[in-house]
Amino acid sequence: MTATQIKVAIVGVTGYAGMELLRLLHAHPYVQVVSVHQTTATQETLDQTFPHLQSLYKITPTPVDPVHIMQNADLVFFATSSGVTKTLAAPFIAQHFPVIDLSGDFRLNAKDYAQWYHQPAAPQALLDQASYSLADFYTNDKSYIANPGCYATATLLALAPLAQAQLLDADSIVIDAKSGLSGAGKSLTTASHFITVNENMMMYKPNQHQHLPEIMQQLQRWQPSLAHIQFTTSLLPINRGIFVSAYVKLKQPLTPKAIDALYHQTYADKPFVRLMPLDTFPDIKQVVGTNFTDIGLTYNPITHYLTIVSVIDNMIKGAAGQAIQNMNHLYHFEETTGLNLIAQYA
Ligand SMILES: NC(=O)C1=CN([C@@H]2O[C@H](COP(=O)(O)OP(=O)(O)OC[C@H]3O[C@@H](n4cnc5c(N)ncnc54)[C@H](OP(=O)(O)O)[C@@H]3O)[C@@H](O)[C@H]2O)C=CC1
Ligand SMILES: CC(=O)N[C@@H](CCC(=O)OP(=O)(O)O)C(=O)O
Repeated sequence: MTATQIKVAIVGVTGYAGMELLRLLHAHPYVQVVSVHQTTATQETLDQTFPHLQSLYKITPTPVDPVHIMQNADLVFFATSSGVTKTLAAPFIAQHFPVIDLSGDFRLNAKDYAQWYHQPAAPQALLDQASYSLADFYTNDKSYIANPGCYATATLLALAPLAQAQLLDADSIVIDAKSGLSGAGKSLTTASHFITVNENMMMYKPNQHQHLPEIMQQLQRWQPSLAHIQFTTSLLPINRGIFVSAYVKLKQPLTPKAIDALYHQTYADKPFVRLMPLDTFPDIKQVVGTNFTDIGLTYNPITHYLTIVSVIDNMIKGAAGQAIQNMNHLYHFEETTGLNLIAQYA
């Protein structure tokens, strides 16, 4: 059966994640990008502003007009900064128009959002219409999809097999996550200057990161007895990639082979999760440019800690790629459509 072609709009196309969506959707056989949007009006076509798009996208970005988008497209992606969709989503939600939102605005309940994003949340009536969708465990039944955050994706996929089997020891979950600079978006800050980031590494937002409640929310859906995790984030001097080291104890003793088997069982039918042989670990470069999450683990029989490493490309699996994976599910396309990517080796 040939899948129908769908028409999509991208809001936030001039940002890092929006531009990555445009790049990946260009190769998607069932998608046509019909409009792109940025904050302000411009006379320039996309390929005039962005030379790498020369001859590919002679389309002019416009400010968001929900009526126009809904008349011309079948689906809209929002790759906008946090705080934008909570004010722009209402007309789309009122019409049950499909939205995939890459921002954090619809991932959390109102109380957690206000606490962790330091701004008021979207109205409850709108939040009720959104579904958080970790694409590898897609169960969404709503037209508004809240695409997961980058750190949350890598962390949740590292812990999913154990949490789903109720095996995590609640008091011993330590997550040390590191990201490349593209995760911070295109706006320049003192912390993102080349001189500050290059040949350097720094921890930021320890115990304060907005993905902490997002991770807890999903972990508790799998293993309700969990109450807290220790979560830190650091900046790496690379463009793309997330490296998560998770250190956990289990509620009951399992042999390394049994743990490995559990991971294989959980991810047997998940095309975007790849497992390393036991006691070996993935590196960031093997997933950069792809929608894969690569996971490795090892067990320490002295401390009884299990170390799990997971790596993703923050721009693809952590944002645009996962959004397309969610779109593929929503439209019943093959999950991997448009996402058959191999990392650059050298
Ligand atoms: N970068 C990453 O690795 C990841 C990002 N995300 C999330 O995805 C979203 C986008 O991230 P990123 O691309 O890094 O951010 P950027 O800061 O690079 O881009 C933000 C984009 O949003 C646009 N925008 C802001 N306000 C409006 C508005 N009112 N109307 C239309 N467009 C608007 C900006 O347009 P303009 O050109 O006019 O400024 C810009 O294109 C964020 O919510 C981020 O948290 C999630 C996972 C990973
Ligand atoms: C390196 C870096 O700065 N990363 C960003 C990730 C932001 C993000 O993805 O924001 P959402 O909350 O919308 O998911 C950060 O740590 O805040």
